[in-house]
Amino acid sequence: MMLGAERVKWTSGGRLIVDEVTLHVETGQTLGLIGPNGSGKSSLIRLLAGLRAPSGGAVMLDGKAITRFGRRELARRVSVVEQHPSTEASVTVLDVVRLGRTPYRSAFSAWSEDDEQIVEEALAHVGLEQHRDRHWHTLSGGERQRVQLARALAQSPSILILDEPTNHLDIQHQIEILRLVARLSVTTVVAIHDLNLAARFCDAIAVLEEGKLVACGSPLEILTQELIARVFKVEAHVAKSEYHGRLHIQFLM
Ligand SMILES: Nc1ncnc2c1ncn2[C@@H]1O[C@H](COP(=O)(O)OP(=O)(O)OP(=O)(O)O)[C@@H](O)[C@H]1O
Repeated sequence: MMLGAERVKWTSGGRLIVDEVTLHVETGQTLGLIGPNGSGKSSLIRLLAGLRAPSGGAVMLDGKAITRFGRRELARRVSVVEQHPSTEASVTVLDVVRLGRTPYRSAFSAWSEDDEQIVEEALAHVGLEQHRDRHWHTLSGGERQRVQLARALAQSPSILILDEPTNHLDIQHQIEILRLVARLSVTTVVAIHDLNLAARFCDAIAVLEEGKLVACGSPLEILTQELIARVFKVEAHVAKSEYHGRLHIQFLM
């Protein structure tokens, strides 16, 4: 399934926050969205997920504007994990992950074995099988993030949109979660701050600066010392890692 943005704009309070962004995500690829604080990553993520309508331009899903999909129809195709999901304190891990199956069920349909299996697989993917009966309010920040990812996976999407999915995770879980996302055949857009994780796990990188897309391409093309200095204002040394063959960035400040 093809996801694209065509000259997408979003304004709020008279301010242009996303400024005519055009990009296309190849089917099955993982696109990393990087940029300094306030550059518009979360705003663009919400537009790409269809959570918000653009002020200009269009987000296209397989050639159709995303705003023309019904909610249920869209939820069967696109799942999203936002930075600060609102979740009721009293629900359990299993309740949250089961919510992922909502777009496939009607008021009269019983919970099926397929639903159960998909939920179990999603829990296993994020390593939370043992925590299924825990209540949301007892979970750590990292556990909540993994539950939300499991809920998004249980939605069986063609497109997965993630806003900083690793910011509460320890290094083991950061790597495991991004490796999982990169290996899925699902088309993924992930807003991410850690440039080394972006270099290692993304097929393509899009760079935002003050709401504008300033670069887009393979990590090798995009993550240059010059771009890091210009956009992030940090001097860096960039080289291919002899351990995993992807770029490794050392910051020199
Ligand atoms: N609803 C809103 N109304 C007005 N301004 C907003 C709104 N949402 C975001 N902004 C502003 O738009 C800019 C981009 O915000 P956004 O959260 O998209 O950036 P970001 O790149 O995700 O930032 P960060 O890396 O800090 O998470 C910021 O200056 C922010 O204050």
